[in-house]
Amino acid sequence: MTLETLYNLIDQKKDEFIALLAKAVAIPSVSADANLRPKVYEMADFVVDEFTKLGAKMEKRDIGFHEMDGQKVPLPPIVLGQYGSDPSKKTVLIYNHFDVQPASKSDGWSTEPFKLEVDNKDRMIARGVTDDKGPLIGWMSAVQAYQECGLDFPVNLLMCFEGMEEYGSEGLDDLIRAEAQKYFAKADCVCISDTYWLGTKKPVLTYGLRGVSYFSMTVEGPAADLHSGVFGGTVHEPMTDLIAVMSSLVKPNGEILIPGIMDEVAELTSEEDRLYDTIDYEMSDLKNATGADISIYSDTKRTLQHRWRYPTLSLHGIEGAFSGSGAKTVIPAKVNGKFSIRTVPNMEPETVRKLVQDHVEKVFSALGSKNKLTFHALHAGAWWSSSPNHWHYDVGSRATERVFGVKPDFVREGGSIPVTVTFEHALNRNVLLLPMGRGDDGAHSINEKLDLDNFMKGIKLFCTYVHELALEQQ
Ligand SMILES: NCC(=O)N[C@@H](Cc1c[nH]cn1)C(=O)O
Ligand SMILES: [Zn+2]
Ligand SMILES: [Zn+2]
Repeated sequence: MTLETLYNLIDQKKDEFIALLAKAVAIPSVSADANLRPKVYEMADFVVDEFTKLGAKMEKRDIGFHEMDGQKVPLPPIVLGQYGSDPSKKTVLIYNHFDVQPASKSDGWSTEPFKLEVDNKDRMIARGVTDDKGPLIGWMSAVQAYQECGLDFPVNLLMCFEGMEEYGSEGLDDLIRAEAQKYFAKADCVCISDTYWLGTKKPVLTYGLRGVSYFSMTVEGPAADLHSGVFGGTVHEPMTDLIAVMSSLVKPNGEILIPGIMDEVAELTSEEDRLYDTIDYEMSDLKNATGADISIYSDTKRTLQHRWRYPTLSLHGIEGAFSGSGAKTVIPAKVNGKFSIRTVPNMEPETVRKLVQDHVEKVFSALGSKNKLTFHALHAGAWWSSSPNHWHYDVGSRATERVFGVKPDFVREGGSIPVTVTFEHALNRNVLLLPMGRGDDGAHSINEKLDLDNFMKGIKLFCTYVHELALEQQ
């Protein structure tokens, strides 16, 4: 009865909840863009204001500075919150991030990226709508739904929201460790909603993530950009050097070429290998999510293994290269190539950094170029591997089944949420990853979307999760 009342109220409030999400996505809180850093602060204020209106006690914590593009820049505050403090109730710590990846209409978006549009397939389109503002607004809406139904919220909420997740969660680890026995001391468990279903039909619970180690290398030589007709063939070109080094990192079939990297990877046991046989996933899911038939492997088993349990290396971009239209005959003077490695058990960030740096410097040195290469390790977040055999996952599973009418699959994910492992270790509490969006939402891509159905059911899922949590006899 309680849940039916909540579900009905949520359905009636649909337009209001969408409007709140539209307000959140209209703030372009891009953590990686120094010019947009004030918008990350604005978003922190938005989160504080909205939860305060709901009666939560919110505060902003200053976490100091970091270096960005060679400059010392203040980090956006961490937002902490508390909603309810009844000692007879369980306490769950929820985490979300309020920053987003960069987006610009000229990247190929069909609509303005920071204006929420609902298309004719009932999909909400905007940057951050699924990653991670939809789930964040989902929690606000769940609290509001309980209030408007006149129902007591069944658990205490502790909140930890950050604005630097898409830039490596700088500064958050220290705060979590410092507050583990203070602000977060009462947490019985941690719930993070920042992952996605594997496909588009079946809900999942996520119990593993890859880590990410992000690198860049600058190659520079001439004092300024040069005319290729005048100087081509007579000088060492930074771009040619950089491409040679970048090409030495990975093969087109995804094989990482850095010596020693694969030695760090935990061996696949036959028990783990069997787990992949029962996952509900089709090669067409990959084709639909990428919008093209470009799979490296022809079967789902190897595809999922390379997404979840093997490392991958991706080349992301080259700063300083000519990228405009037309045919400019330039030799760029200074270029900065960016790439990252998704890491898996048992890779250690420091070992990875050393192997990568040694390889890059060795390959560059073998070129015999008179240009200069500088290697940068930008940030590193750890992988996380847990087990779904825990009462907290039973709670998540029961809640999911009540809302979707089907038991969720238990899956891992190829992306990274660097603080997951920090929460688990510092608080010594179970962490459940409870997704809202689908596998084809296009997080980080153009036309990022969140299906209206997932948003509405996601709000119901959060309401049901706290209801089930309160009933759990642990
Ligand atoms: N939804 C989680 C997510 O997108 N995480 C990012 C984390 C990251 C680290 N460095 C840059 N981004 C991811 O890319 O997995
Ligand atoms: Zn995210
Ligand atoms: Zn993201």
